[in-house]
Amino acid sequence: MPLILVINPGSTSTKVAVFKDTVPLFTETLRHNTEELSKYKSIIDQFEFRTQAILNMLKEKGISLSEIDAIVGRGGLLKPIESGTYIVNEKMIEDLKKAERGEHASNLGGIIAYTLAKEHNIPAYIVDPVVVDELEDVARITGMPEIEKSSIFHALNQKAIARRLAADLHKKYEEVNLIIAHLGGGISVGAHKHGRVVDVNDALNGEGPFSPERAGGLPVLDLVKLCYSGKYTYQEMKKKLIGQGGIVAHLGTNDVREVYKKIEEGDKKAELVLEAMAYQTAKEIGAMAVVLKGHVDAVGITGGIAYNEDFVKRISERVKFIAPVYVYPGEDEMLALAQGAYRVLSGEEKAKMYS
Ligand SMILES: Nc1ncnc2c1ncn2[C@@H]1O[C@H](COP(=O)(O)OP(=O)(O)OP(=O)(O)O)[C@@H](O)[C@H]1O
Ligand SMILES: CCCC(=O)O
Repeated sequence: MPLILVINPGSTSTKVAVFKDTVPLFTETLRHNTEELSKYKSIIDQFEFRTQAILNMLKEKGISLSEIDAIVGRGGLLKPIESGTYIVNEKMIEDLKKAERGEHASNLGGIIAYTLAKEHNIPAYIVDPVVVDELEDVARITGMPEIEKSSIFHALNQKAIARRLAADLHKKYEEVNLIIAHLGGGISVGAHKHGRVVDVNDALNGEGPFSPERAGGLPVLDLVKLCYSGKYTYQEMKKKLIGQGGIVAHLGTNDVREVYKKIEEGDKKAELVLEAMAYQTAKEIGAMAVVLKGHVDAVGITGGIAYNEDFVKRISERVKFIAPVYVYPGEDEMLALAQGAYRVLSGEEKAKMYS
């Protein structure tokens, strides 16, 4: 029964778990406050700090790395790749360090897993990174030939929830058509056609609904004008789109629970902005129903915001005509990572090679 160490770096935390097969022994969330993280210029620079935090926690738990059989990390902004479990190799590390497709906390998942695994001569894996790309060709074309649409989304959680929803329908994932909406700091809505995400909004680079921290799709010429207004640098504009856009730009908080407090206190602007986020998310679900030509077995809603019944209701009342709506609050990422590694360790699946 292999012991699997799971590492999932997020923007403000690193989640760490140890699984025996696919049974969790423990999961810990190591929170990193803004002050700690602001010391580092880039995400890659946080490597030592986050690795040490993981090692300290394992020591406290009385777990030695020599007992671990494999390490699996959440994968980052690599080249577009198909879904699955990948062995972490030198080429992947090189690409994660270069961060040519962007900086993302999950870039550290593969790097930390690889470094610790190498010291102990055990394998390191990543599973369903944010760049999983199963788009149909027609979905890639934009109206500007220089710009091709990318598939960047919550692939790990969307795939895990889609499999769970298919099981709840007593079907295999490959037999059903599902629309999955992940509502987190970013929002992604994917059309899962017989086990492949054939279309999804690029949740990082500004497509689809706005979210607690991201601006989402915008009227493009107005955006171009703002870029050339002389008021903002490239880095400042980027922040307005990713990190400081969406709910936080309108209301000064990225926490949807805080938004609900404002609404309870009678804040009408907060109510309108929240309703707009639900409206845009529902509209994206509608678009994915069209991608699937109306053949939709179910809509799944997941992510942190899905804990809020009122928000889910605001979406469901607009989309329930499409298909039954199932709700899976939070995320299944740690289990999905452990399961991905276990499928390879048990011989059920062969690890894919990144090149
Ligand atoms: N019980 C709750 N009710 C309403 N909103 C909640 C609740 N719990 C968390 N949230 C909201 O969920 C959002 C964060 O979701 P989640 O934890 O899935 O995001 P993340 O992991 O930081 O980012 P991402 O999912 O985009 O990778 C925040 O806006 C937070 O306020
Ligand atoms: C879009 C990929 C996951 C995230 O950062 O929200």
